[in-house]
Amino acid sequence: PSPTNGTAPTPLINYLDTQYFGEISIGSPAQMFNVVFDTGSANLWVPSHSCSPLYTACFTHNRYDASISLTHIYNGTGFSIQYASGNVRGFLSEDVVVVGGIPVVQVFAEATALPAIPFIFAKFDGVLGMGYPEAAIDGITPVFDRIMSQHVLKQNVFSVYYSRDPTHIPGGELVLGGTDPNYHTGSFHYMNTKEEGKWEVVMKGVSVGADMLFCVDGCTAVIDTGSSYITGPASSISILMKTIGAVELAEGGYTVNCNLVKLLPTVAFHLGGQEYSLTEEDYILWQSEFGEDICTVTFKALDVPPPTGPIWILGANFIARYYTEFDRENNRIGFARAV
Ligand SMILES: CCN(C(=O)c1cnc(C)nc1NCc1ccco1)[C@H]1CCCNC1
Repeated sequence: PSPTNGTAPTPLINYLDTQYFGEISIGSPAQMFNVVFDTGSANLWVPSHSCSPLYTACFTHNRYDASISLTHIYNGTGFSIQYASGNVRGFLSEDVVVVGGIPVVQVFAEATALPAIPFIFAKFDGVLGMGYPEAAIDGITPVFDRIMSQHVLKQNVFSVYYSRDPTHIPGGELVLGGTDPNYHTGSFHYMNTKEEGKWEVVMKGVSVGADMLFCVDGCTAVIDTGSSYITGPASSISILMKTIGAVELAEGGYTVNCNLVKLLPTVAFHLGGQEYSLTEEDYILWQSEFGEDICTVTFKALDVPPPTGPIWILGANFIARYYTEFDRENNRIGFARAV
């Protein structure tokens, strides 16, 4: 459906409150893919038909087949994007990509090497970067920039709603060109991005209960719609976990005794002129497995080396509580209470 009032919504699927993704099409006839709309990166990649099925992560996901698309344009330039656990490698192609009903001719990457970790756990096929052009690998114009240059959007903004309850339908919503009043209450509070080209802001502190314990001299917060959790410097996270009585599991995750969850303190992030607080309901993932309850803390330690770091990354569990508007017109980010 072409955008009626200059906004284009895309419903998202919520997988266990940790993965949120929506459908796009590439090529003619349309080949459908589930992608994460990721403000932490700026390229579009999907698995390639020429990805060897020896890559389990390719075998188990939808793959783009250039040979059957009438609108495919050959490119062939090499591509590699780095993730914490490995690189996605492939080559560039160009084709018609449809996002929220809006078609764009887009250069994207066909992934021919997809690391099993983490992508065998992905319920999505690929990633659609919603970051700035400055962050795009190979200098490729990102999808949202291509859409903005068509002047079909009422405003050059996009907004993200992530539901907190996996059974809620839809599990989330991306709106291109505006916000969706059905999913936020109260007014938006805005803060300017820290520097041109990144969806990150200056954070003025992180408090646990009444005490500001971390980032007391200011630090950087990346608002990353493609990350499941909140990450902070390992030193801060370990103090936070001790403070809330969490114990570290083997693979680096933390859990708390489910009986004590209701006693856990509020954690607040001081951004712009506001304190954005998360209660235990927002930062504890309560899972019942084989009859026993496991309460995972959705904060993870991640040390990002200078000059980029040290940083905090505010991911899905933050966005699920605070509806987020990403404003390219004014290079600012707005938060409102999510419904
Ligand atoms: C998409 C790659 N990302 C993940 O953190 C990630 C990895 N692997 C799996 C299986 N899922 C991921 N994210 C799920 C998700 C969807 C929406 C919210 O979180 C990050 C990498 C850094 C840039 N930002 C994105």
